[in-house]
Amino acid sequence: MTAAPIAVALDAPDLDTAARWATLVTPHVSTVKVGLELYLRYGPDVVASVRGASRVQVFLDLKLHDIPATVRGAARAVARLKPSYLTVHAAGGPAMIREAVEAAPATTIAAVTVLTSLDDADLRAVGIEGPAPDAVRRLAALAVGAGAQALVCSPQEAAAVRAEVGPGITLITPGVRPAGADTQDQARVATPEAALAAGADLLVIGRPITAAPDPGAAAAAMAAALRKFPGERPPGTPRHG
Ligand SMILES: O=c1ccn([C@@H]2O[C@H](COP(=O)(O)O)[C@@H](O)[C@H]2O)c(=O)[nH]1
Repeated sequence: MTAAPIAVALDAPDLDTAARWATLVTPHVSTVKVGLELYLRYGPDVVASVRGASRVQVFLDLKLHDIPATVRGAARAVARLKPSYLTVHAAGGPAMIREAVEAAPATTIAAVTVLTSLDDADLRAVGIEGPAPDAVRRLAALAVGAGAQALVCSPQEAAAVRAEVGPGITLITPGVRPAGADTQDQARVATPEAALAAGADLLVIGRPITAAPDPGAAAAAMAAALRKFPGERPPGTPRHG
């Protein structure tokens, strides 16, 4: 049975919990995602801990955003951990994105367009010209032009982004919630099925799985639901390299 194109966000307060979640979900999903909380607390060792002995892909969601030389150094530093994906903020600009791509040639550089926690009012407040779908498409085109091989956007924008950047780019969508689930701090959300239908390649899902009484069973159920979905593609393997 193939693993579902889901990246489980291991946003755990400690390494033991993250490693336990990873062990429970990896039979069912293609990818586990390490974010700032774990990486800042435990550093590079966290990657080996969540990878364990499995073949699961590791997604390093560090959302790098700094001057180009600094991002080059940071991307080079984490490239040796061989993550399948590394995130940078598209708003860091084309020169910064190019440096990340060059510094981590074996890793898919995923550019975050507009955080899925932001709505149109938030964009106005921080001075980004919206509405969100327009800002996302603009940043997506900029990032792909600079060499990003993947984009992070909400499932609500996935179809428009696909139309903008074409078929060769991996679309990664957080902001995924099963129907009726609490959206928590996410503003632009859709169901897993809607995300796939919109053309997403890899669905980032955290709390709906990790806060479940049995994260392994929750991941298995979501994977099974996606398998029934006629639009499902092969597991979210990077489209490049
Ligand atoms: O725009 C973005 C970019 C990254 N994320 C990350 O995805 C997960 C989502 O977790 P949930 O518990 O499913 O809300 C989290 O690690 C974020 O840092 C995002 O949500 N939006």
